[in-house]
Amino acid sequence: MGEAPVLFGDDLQGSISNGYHLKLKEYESAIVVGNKTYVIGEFDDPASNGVRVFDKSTREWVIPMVLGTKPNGFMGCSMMLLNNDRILIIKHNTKSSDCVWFLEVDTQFVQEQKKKFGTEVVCWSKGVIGDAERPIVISGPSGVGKGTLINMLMEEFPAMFGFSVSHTTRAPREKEQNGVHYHFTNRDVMEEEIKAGKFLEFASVHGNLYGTSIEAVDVVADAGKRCILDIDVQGARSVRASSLEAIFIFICPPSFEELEKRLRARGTETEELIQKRLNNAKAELEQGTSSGLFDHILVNDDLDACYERLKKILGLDGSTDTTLKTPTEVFALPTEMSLSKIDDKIIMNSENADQKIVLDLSCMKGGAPGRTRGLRMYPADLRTDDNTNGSV
Ligand SMILES: Nc1nc2c(ncn2[C@@H]2O[C@H](COP(=O)(O)OP(=O)(O)O)[C@@H](O)[C@H]2O)c(=O)[nH]1
Ligand SMILES: Nc1ncnc2c1ncn2[C@@H]1O[C@H](COP(=O)(O)OP(=O)(O)O)[C@@H](O)[C@H]1O
Repeated sequence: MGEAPVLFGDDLQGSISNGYHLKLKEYESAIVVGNKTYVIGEFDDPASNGVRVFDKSTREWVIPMVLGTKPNGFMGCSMMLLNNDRILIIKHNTKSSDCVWFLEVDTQFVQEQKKKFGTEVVCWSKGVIGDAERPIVISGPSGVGKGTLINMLMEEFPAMFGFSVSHTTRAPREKEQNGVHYHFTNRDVMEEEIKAGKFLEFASVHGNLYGTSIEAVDVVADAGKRCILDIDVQGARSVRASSLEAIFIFICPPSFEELEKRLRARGTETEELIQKRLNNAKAELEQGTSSGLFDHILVNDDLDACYERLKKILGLDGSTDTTLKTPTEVFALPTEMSLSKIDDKIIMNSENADQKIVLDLSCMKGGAPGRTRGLRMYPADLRTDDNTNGSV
C-alpha cells in the first residue's frame, strides 16, 4: 500500500471540517472522504445500522447498504483513511485481537456492489493479525472424491483447516447434518439473502442453488484456520474475481467410466440425478481442465497417492515446518489514542500508555467481502529497527 492521504477521525469529533457542523452522539466518530463524511458507531440504531454518510454535494444524509459482519461492543474508535478507499478503524477499549477493522468505502468490491445495487454501499472487513494462509478452493465433478479428500485433510490436520459450510436448496442426504455439511435452506430465503449481499458467490448446480456466504468464510478465519471451499467451477470463477486470494485446485477422475462407477457406488442419488450429474460432469471437466482458472489439476486415481499430492501442493508433505507459526501476542490497547502513519506502519500513540503500538500493514491481503489478513501488531520498543518516533 503506497502513501495515502491521512485524516484523523479523532480530530474531526464534534466539528466536521466540511463546512457543516455535525453533532456526534456518544461513541460516534466521523471521517471525511472526498465529498462525504462517514459517521460510524450507532450500531444499536436499526435505522442507520452503524454507518451514516453526509454527502456534501447534495447536502443530504444517506443511510448506506452496510455489507459484511460489523464490529460489536463498540465504544468509540480512532480512524484513518487509507488509500482513499477504506477507513482503518481501531476500536477503543478492546484487545488487540479484535481491535482492527476496515470499513471499505470505495474499493473495487464496494464499487461493484454500488453498481449492482444502485445505491451507496459500504462493507466491513475485520483485520486479522498473523500469517495469512490462502484459502483453498476445491472443484471437480460430482463423485470425483472432493469430499473424501477434504475429510482426509480435516481429520489429519483438525487445528489447521476449517470447512466453509455452503448454503444449498437441495434436500439433505441421509447422513448430512444441517450447519455441518450444508446450511439447508429454501430458494426464497436464499434468494432474499443473495439480494441482501450476504453471499461471496452462488451458482445454480444440478438444478439447485448453492452458495458460499461471506459469514461461512469469516467463521473459519476467526477460528484462526485455513478455509477450504468445495464449490463448482462457476463458483470458483466468482471467487477468483473476488478479494479472497485463494489457491484453486481441480480434481479430475482417471476416466469418465470410473467417475460413473464412484457416483453409483456412493448410492446417494437416484438414477435421474446420477444422469444429471454425469451430463454436467462433461462440461465441468472441459472447463476445469482448459480454462486456466485452476492453479493445480489433480487426477484422483489412487486415493492415497492423490491425497499425498494434495498435501504436497499445500506444503504439508514435511518439506515445510507447519508447526512453527509466529505466535500472535494478544495485549490490551490504550483506551485513548491518536494514529500516525509511516510508510505501511500505523502508530498508535497514547498519552496514558508508555508504549506505542505498531500496526504493520505491509503484508496486508484480502479484504471485503472477507477478512483483511496478514496484519502484524507489536509494541514499538520491541523492534529496534522500527523508526516509530516520527509522525506524519
Ligand atoms: N458455486 C458453489 N458450488 C457449490 C457450493 N457448495 C457445493 N457446491 C458444488 O455443488 C456441486 C454439488 O454438490 P453436492 O450436491 O454436495 O453433490 P456432490 O458434489 O455429488 O457431493 C458440487 O460440484 C459442489 O462442489 C457453493 O457454495 N457454491
Ligand atoms: N480415488 C478413489 N478411488 C475409488 N473411490 C474413491 C476415490 N476417491 C473417492 N472415492 C469414492 O467415490 C465416491 C464419491 O466421492 P465423494 O468424496 O463423495 O465425491 P465428491 O465430493 O467429489 O462428490 C465415494 O463413495 C468415495 O468413497
